[in-house]
Amino acid sequence: MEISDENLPLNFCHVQKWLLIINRLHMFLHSTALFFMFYYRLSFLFQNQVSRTSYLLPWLLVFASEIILSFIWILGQAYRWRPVSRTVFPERLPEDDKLPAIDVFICTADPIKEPTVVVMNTVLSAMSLDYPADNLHVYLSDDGGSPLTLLGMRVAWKFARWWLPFCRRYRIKSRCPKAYFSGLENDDGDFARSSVYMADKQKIKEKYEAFKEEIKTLREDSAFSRDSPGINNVQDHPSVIEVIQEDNNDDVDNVKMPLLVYVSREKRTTHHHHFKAGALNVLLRVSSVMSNAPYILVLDCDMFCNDPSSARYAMCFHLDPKISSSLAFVQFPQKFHNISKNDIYDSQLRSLFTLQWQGMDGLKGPVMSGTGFYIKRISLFGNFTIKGAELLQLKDYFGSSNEFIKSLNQNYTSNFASSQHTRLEEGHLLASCKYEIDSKWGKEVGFLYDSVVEDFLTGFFLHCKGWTSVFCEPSNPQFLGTATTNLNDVLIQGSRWYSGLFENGISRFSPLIYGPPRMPLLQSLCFAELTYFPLYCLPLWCFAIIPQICLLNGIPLYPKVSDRFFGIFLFIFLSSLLKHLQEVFLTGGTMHKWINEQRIWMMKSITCHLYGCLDAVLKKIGIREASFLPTNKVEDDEQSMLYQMDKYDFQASNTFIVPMLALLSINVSCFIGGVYRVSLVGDWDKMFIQLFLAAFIITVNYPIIEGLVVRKDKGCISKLVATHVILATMILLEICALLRNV
Ligand SMILES: O=c1ccn([C@@H]2O[C@H](COP(=O)(O)OP(=O)(O)O[C@H]3O[C@H](CO)[C@@H](O)[C@H](O)[C@H]3O)[C@@H](O)[C@H]2O)c(=O)[nH]1
Ligand SMILES: [Mn+2]
Repeated sequence: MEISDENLPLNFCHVQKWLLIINRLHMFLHSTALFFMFYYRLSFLFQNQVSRTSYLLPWLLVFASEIILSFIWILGQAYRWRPVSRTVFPERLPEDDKLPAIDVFICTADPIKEPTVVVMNTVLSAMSLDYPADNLHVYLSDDGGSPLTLLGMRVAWKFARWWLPFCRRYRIKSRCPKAYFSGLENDDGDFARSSVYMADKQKIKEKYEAFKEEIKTLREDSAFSRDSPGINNVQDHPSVIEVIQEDNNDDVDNVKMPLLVYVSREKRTTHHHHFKAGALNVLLRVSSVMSNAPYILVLDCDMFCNDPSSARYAMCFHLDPKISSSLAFVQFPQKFHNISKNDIYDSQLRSLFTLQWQGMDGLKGPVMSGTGFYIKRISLFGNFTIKGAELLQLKDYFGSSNEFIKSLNQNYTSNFASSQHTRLEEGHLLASCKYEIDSKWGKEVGFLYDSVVEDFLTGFFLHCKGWTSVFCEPSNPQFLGTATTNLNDVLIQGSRWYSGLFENGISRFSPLIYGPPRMPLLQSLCFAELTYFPLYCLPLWCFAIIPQICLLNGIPLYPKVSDRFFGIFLFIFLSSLLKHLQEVFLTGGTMHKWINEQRIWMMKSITCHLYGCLDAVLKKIGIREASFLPTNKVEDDEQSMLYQMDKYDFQASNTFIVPMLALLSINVSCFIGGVYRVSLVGDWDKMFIQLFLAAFIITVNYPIIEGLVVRKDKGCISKLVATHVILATMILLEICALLRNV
C-alpha cells in the first residue's frame, strides 16, 4: 500500500544526543567545582580574621565578580540542555495553488549608508523567491523618504521583468543579481554547456549593468542630493505609497510578477518614530489593506535571499498541523557573505546562530532575530479576541481604520486591483504619524517599541503569550547579510544591542521575573542570559585590574599552588576554556577562531558591554533618549582588506581604544613589577594565579600590543593616544602603591 504524501511529515526534529550528553556532563562537573569555589570564598570570610581587614575590599570585589560570572554561566546552561536540529521535506508541500500568500517586508533607512543598488538587490532577490508570484508581495519601507529609493525601485522593477523569467527558466540558485554576477559560485548547473543559456546570461548581464548605471546616474544627479530644495527632509515629510507597475512596453511578455510596493511613512519632528519597529508596523497595516497575506517575511536591506527555497522551507513548519496552531515564526540563522576565515571580530556571532538558537529550539524556540524570519500575521495582533469584540473596542486597540479592522478577519482578501485608489488612500491614513495615537500599536500590537532591540522584545512577548518558534538551518544559507567588519562599527553596533538587551533585563519585563510564570523556566533562562550578559563588563573590568594591582602590592587573592583549592580554580579555568573550544570545533571553527573569540569577548566586555549597560541605566532614569544609528553598509576596501588579513583596525573611536590600552598597560606593568617583586620575596606559591592571570590577558591581547609597537599600517594605534594613556595608568598605579603604604 502506498502512503499518500499528505500523511508524511513535512519536517523532522532531531535531538542532538551526543551533544546533550557532553553538555550535561560538563554542567555537572563545572557546577560542582563552582560549589567548592564558593565554599572556599565563604569559609575564608569567616576564618581568616587577620588578613580579612587588609584584603577585604579587593577580596570582595573578586568574589562579587566570580558570583556574576557564575550567574551568567548558569543562565547559559539552559541553551545546552536540549539542542536539536531540524530537517524539512518541501517536496511534500501541497500544490502551488494551495500555498498561502506571503508578504515580504524590507526596511531601509538611509540611502547614503545603505546604497540603493544594495537595497534593490535585496528587493530583487525577494521578488524571485521560489514561490507562486500571485502569492508573493514585496513591500519596501523607506525611512529615509528618499526619491532615489523610489526611482530605484522603478528601475529594479524593469530589470526584474527580465531577471525573474531568467531565474525561473534556468533554475538559478543564487537570485540576488549582485551575488550571481560576482561569479564567486558557479551557478550554471545543467546549463553550463548550453549556448542559449550563455547567450541569455550575457544579455541579462548587460541589462544588470544598465540597471546599475541608471541608478548611478540618478545618484549623481544633483537634484537628488540631500540639500537640494524640494527633497524630503528625512525627519519631516508626508507619506508616499506607490505600487510599482509599468505599462508593458518592452518585449518581455506575460511574466508573472509579484506585487511590489514602496512605502515611506509620514514623518514629523513632533512625533517619535520608533525606528525599525515603527517602520515594520506601518508595513503591517498598509499591507493588510493591500494583500493581507497570512505570513510575513521580514528582511533588512543589508541582506539578500541567497537561496530561493526559504519560503517553502518555512511552510514546512507553518503548514504542519501538529505545530502550526501555536507556531508564531520560523527563524533562519543570520549568515553573512563577508566573513573572513578567522573572523577576528566574531562578526558572524557564531555562538548565537549555531549553539544558542539550536538550544532554544529544543525548548520553545529561538529568539526573533530581526531579519530572516517568516511570521504568522495574526500572532502580531496581541491576545485580543477579535471575534467577540465590539467595533469600538477594536478601534481602541488597532486604531480607527475600518478597512484595517475588516482585514483582521482572516478570510478577508482585498480585491486590490479593482479598488486600488481607495486602498492607497487608506494606506496613507495607516502610514500617518497620528494613526497610532491612543491605540495599542507598539505596546501590545505589532512590533514592540520599548527597546531598540525590537526583535528580542517582540519575540519574548510572543513566547510569554504561549506562541512558539522554530529554527530552520538548511545547509545552504538561505539569507546572507553584510556583517560589520571593522572594530569601530562592531563596537558601536554592540553598544546599541547591549543597551537594548540590558534595558529589558532591568525593566519590569525582566525574563527572570516576567518569564517563569508564562513559559518554561529553561526558556526564560535563555532569554535572561541575553539580557544579562552585558553584565560581563563588571567581572572583566575587575579581573583586569584588581588581581594585578594586588600582585604588585603583594596581596594574594587566590589559593596557593600547594593548597588543595588550587585545583578547583584550575579546573574552573580549564573547563570554561575547553568547553568553549569544543563548541568552536563543533561548529566548524579552528583554534585561531577560538582565541579570536576569547579576545573579542574581552574587548567587547570592557567597552560596548559597559557602555550598553550605562546607556540602559541612563535611559531608565530618564537622562538619555533611545537612538538607533544604522550601521554603515558601504564597503570600504581598505578596511575589509585589514579584516580579511586578520588585522585589527584600531582606527576606532577613543572611547573604545582608551579602556583597552589602559587595561592592557596595567596588566603589562603589573606583570613586570610582579615578577620582580615575587623574585625578590620568593612568594611564587601565593602569587602564581595572579601572575598567570596577567600573563594570560597579555597573551590573548597581544594584537593590541602589536597594533601599538609593530604595525605601521593604517589600522595601527595612534602613538599620541597611547602615550597619554600609558602615562595616566602609571600615575594611577603609583597612587595605589602610595595609598597602600600610608
Ligand atoms: O529608523 C530606522 C533604523 C533602522 N532601520 C532598518 O533596520 C534594519 C537594521 O538596521 P542595521 O543598521 O542593519 O542594524 P543591525 O544592528 O545590523 O541590525 C540588527 O539588529 C537590529 C536590532 O536588534 C535588528 O532589527 C536587525 O534585524 C539586526 O540585523 C536596516 O534594514 C535599517 O534600514 C529602519 O528601517 N529604520
Ligand atoms: Mn544590519
